[in-house]
This record gives sequence, C-alpha cells and structure tokens, in this order.
Amino acid sequence: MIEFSHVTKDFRGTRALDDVSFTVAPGSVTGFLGPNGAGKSTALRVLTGLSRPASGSATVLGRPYADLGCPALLVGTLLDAGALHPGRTGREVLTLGAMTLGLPRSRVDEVLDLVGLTRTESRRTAGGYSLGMRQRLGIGHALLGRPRVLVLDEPANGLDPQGIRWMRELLGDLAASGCAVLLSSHLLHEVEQVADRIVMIGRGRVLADGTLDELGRGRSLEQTFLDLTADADRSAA
Ligand SMILES: Nc1ncnc2c1ncn2[C@@H]1O[C@H](COP(=O)(O)OP(=O)(O)OP(=O)(O)O)[C@@H](O)[C@H]1O
Repeated sequence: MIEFSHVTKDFRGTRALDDVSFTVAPGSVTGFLGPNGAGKSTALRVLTGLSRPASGSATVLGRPYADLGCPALLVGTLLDAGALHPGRTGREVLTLGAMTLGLPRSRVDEVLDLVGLTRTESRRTAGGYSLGMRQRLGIGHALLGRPRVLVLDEPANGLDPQGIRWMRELLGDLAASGCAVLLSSHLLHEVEQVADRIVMIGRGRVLADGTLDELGRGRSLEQTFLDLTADADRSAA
C-alpha cells in the first residue's frame, strides 16, 4: 500500500507538488499520469525517500520508505533505467543486488528469465545495452527481492512491441498476486491496457483519481488527459 497525504514540495520558488493525496491499494496497478513537468518524478522521489517534502507525508506499507529497514525487499523501484553502472554486466548488476539483499545467486537466473534477458546478453556490459534492455534489467533489479510494492517511472520507454506486451502481462501478474504497482508513463494507450486506477496530476496538483470508467465517462484516456490538463492550464492562466 502506498499513501500520499497532503504532500507539498517546492524547488526554489517552483511548487512541484501541491497538496498531493492519493493511495495505491494492494493488488492493483495505478497509472500515474501528467504532462511534462507535472510533478510525477518528484512525487516518486519523495515516496522513495530521495527528496524531502516541505509538508505532508508519503508512506509505503504504512511507513516512510527510509524507515522500512531493508526497503528493497519490500519495495521494488525503477526510477531511472539510465542510472545503471555502464561498466558492469547485467549479471553483475543483478548479482550485486542479490548479495546486498541476502538472496541466493539462483535468484539472478530466475530474474533474467523473468525479464527475458538471455544468458549471453547478461554477460554484456550494461553500457552497451539498448534502452529496452536497460529497462528490462532495471525492472529485474526492482523485482529481485519479490517486493509487495513496485514503483516504476516510465518503465515502457524504449521497449519494442513484444517488450510492451511482456511488461503488460508482468504487471498484470504482479497485481494479481497482490502487489501494489504505481506506474508513471506517457504511453496512455499502454496505461489504459494495464492500469485499473488512474491518478492524473498537472502543475503539481491531483486533477483526477479513479478507475478508467470513472474518469473517462465514455471518453478515451487520451481525451480525458487532454481535457483535464487543458482545464488545469486555463485555471492557472
Ligand atoms: N531538482 C530540481 N530543481 C529544480 N526544479 C526541479 C527539480 N526537479 C524537478 N523540478 C521542477 O519540478 C517540476 C516537476 O518536475 P518533475 O520532474 O517532477 O515532472 P514530471 O511530471 O516527472 O515531468 P516529465 O514527464 O517531463 O518527466 C518541474 O517544474 C521541474 O522543473
């Protein structure tokens, strides 16, 4: 379970998050949508303890991320697939992660199979990976500890059509097994396929929070997105 409660965050005069409150329940995929600069990454950074809110609180499984003890066993995160060490092989990245979490090395091969990286690919350095391969490796790293909560920032970027279908099925399976998934993305069609709830933000404020049916009322997710963000821009003008 993820809970944002009245979170506000400023950067030198810019209000990046403005009284943001929403929850993500176990067994669900929540799509976290908003235009460029809306505050999605900032919210995910606050959630994972990388950034401190000016006020309000963000908790995972009832506690701030930093108080979780060994958070990566409970919360899988992929915030920047480009942040992988370019000189390490995919296998080394996962092995180091597994060792840090006290997991058996056999978990590395399980995760490679789960994310569809071959043994040959796993022996290449991550610096030579395509964006899609980096995303798969980053998702694998997030899943090492079999977390109950998954926080993914733009995980579908760079994935080919097979990769996108794979991710859709993976997230659906994880939610079906009780995982709470928060997924930020600009790929509205994909989010429409995989998410059962949507939280939309614009200019740091929650614009909508509900199921696709509740938000759309017959409109596509894209049209709902365009309508709500245009309304937010008009109110701010
Ligand atoms: N480190 C920072 N210093 C100053 N301003 C920042 C910083 N990080 C984010 N911001 C500002 O906060 C606001 C929200 O940015 P954020 O990156 O969270 O948006 P986003 O919804 O993730 O955007 P995108 O879809 O483009 O990734 C923007 O106005 C951005 O310029």
